[in-house]
Amino acid sequence: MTNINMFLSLEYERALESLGYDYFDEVAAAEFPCHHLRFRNDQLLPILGLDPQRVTDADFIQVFGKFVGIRPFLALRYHGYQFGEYNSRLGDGRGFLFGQVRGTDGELYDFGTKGSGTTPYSRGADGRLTLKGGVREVLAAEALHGLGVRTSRCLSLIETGEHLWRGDEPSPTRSSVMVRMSRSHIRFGTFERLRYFKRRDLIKTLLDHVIDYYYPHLLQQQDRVEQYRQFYAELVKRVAELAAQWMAAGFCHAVLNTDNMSITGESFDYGPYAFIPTYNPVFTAAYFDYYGRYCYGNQPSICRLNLEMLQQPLGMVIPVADMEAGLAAYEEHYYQAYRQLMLNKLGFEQVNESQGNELLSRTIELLKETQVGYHAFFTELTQQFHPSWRDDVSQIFEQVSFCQSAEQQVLLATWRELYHHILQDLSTDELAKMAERLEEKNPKTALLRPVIEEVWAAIDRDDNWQPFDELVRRLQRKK
Ligand SMILES: Nc1ncnc2c1ncn2[C@@H]1O[C@H](COP(=O)(O)OP(=O)(O)OP(=O)(O)O)[C@@H](O)[C@H]1O
Ligand SMILES: [Mg+2]
Repeated sequence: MTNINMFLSLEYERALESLGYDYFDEVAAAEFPCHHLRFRNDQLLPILGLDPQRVTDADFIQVFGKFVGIRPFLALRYHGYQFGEYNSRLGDGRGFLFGQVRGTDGELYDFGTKGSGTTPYSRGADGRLTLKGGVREVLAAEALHGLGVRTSRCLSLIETGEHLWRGDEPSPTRSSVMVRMSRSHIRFGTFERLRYFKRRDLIKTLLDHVIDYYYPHLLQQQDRVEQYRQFYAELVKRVAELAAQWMAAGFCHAVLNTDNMSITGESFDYGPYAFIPTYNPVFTAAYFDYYGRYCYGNQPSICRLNLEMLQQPLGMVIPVADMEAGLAAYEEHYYQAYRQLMLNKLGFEQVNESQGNELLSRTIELLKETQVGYHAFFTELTQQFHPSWRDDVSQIFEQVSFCQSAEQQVLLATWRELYHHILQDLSTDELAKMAERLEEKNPKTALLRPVIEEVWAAIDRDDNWQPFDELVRRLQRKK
C-alpha cells in the first residue's frame, strides 16, 4: 500500500483559472477544529479514474477537510436575480472552486466546496454549512441521480466541529464542509455580473470558454456567431429537459434564482428543496417563498424566464432575435421530455401520440384528484404490474386504497381502460420489458421530508449515522 494521496495524484486542469482574475478571487480555506468524514461517494471515484479501495478516509480528510496540497482556491464572482430582484452582492460566499479534473468519460468536472470559510462575498455571514444542510444536499443529489436527473453529486461531507447559529435550525447546530462534483459552477449569474459592469469583452471570453469546455461539439461550426446561436438553443433544450426531469421526479428545487442555474443545464444547490408528497402544482418548499414563486408547478415557466433573462447579458454578443428563436422551442422541448419521462414511469417506451398524451393527462388528473402519494402511486404500479394485465382489465391496479369517492372510482376506471388499451399493442417481449422499466424508473425509496427528518433525528440525538448510511445505500440502489 502506498501512502500517496490519490486526490493529489489527479491531473488538475486550470480551465477557469486560465481566464484570469476578472472572474474570481483567490481565497483561503478555513481551519476547522476537527474532521469527521461522514460521507464519501465511492460511486464517483471510478469517473475520476480512482479505485475506491485505494482511497482512504484520511485521503478525503486531508484534501477535502484540511485542504492540504492543491492551490489556488477560487471564489467565483457572480450576481443573480433572487426572487425577481437583482442582487449585485453575490459570489461564492461560503465556497470556492477547489479544482477541475477530466473524468474518464471525457467531461471536465469541478470540485466545488460549500462551507469552507468566508470569502470577499460572505456579506458578514459565517461562510459555513450546517451539518444538516450538508446531509440534505448529499441525499438530494443521490436521490435525483437515481431518478435520472442530470445533477451534481457530493463527493464528500466532513463534519468540522463548530457550533453554528441559524434562524431555521435549532441552534447551536453542527457544522460541515462539503465537496461537490459538478459539470460547472458557471452560473447564469456569472454572465449577469459581467453585464452589470458593461464588460462585453469578458462576456465574450466566458462564452467562448463555455463552448470550448461544455459544448465542444459546436466547435465544428466555423462561424463563432453561429456557435453562439446554437449554444443558446442547446442550453434552452438542456434546461427544458432538466425542468422536465424535476417535474417527473416530483422534485421541487425551491430556490430557482439565476445564481442557482448552471450554464451546463445541470441541477445543483440543494437547500430547502422537497420531493412532493402528492401531486400539487402549488406545493412550495421554501418557508421564505411567501408567494410560491418557485412552487413545484411553476418550475418549467421559471426556468424559461431565467433563460429569457440570460438574453440580457448574452445579448451583448449574440443577436437577440437568434436567441428568441431558440427560446421559442422551449415549451416543445419541455413537453416532449416530460411526456417521455412520465410514459417511462408508467412502464412504456413508445406510445402513439394521441394515446400517450391522453394517458399522461389522465394520470395527472388521477394523481391530482385522489391525492395519492406521488411516489407511492408509481411504486405501487411497479409492484402490482403483471403481464396478465394485457388480457384482463379487471386485474389492473386491483388492489388500490387511494380511491375513496365514487368520482375517484370513475377516474380510476377510465385510467384503467386506457392503460389496458395501450397494453393491447404490446408484444409479449415488450410486456416483459415493462416490468424492468417500471423497476428502473421508479426507485422504491422516496426522499420525502419525514424520511430525511428521521435520518437527521438519529444523527442529532444519538450521533447514529447508520440510518443515513442505509438511506444512501438504498438511494444508490446498492445491495
Ligand atoms: N453561511 C453563509 N456564509 C456566507 N455566504 C453565504 C452563506 N450562506 C449563503 N451564502 C451566500 O449566499 C448566496 C446564496 O446562497 P445559496 O444558498 O443559493 O448558495 P449556496 O448554497 O451557498 O452555494 P451554491 O449555490 O454553490 O450551492 C451565495 O452567494 C452564498 O455564497
Ligand atoms: Mg446557490
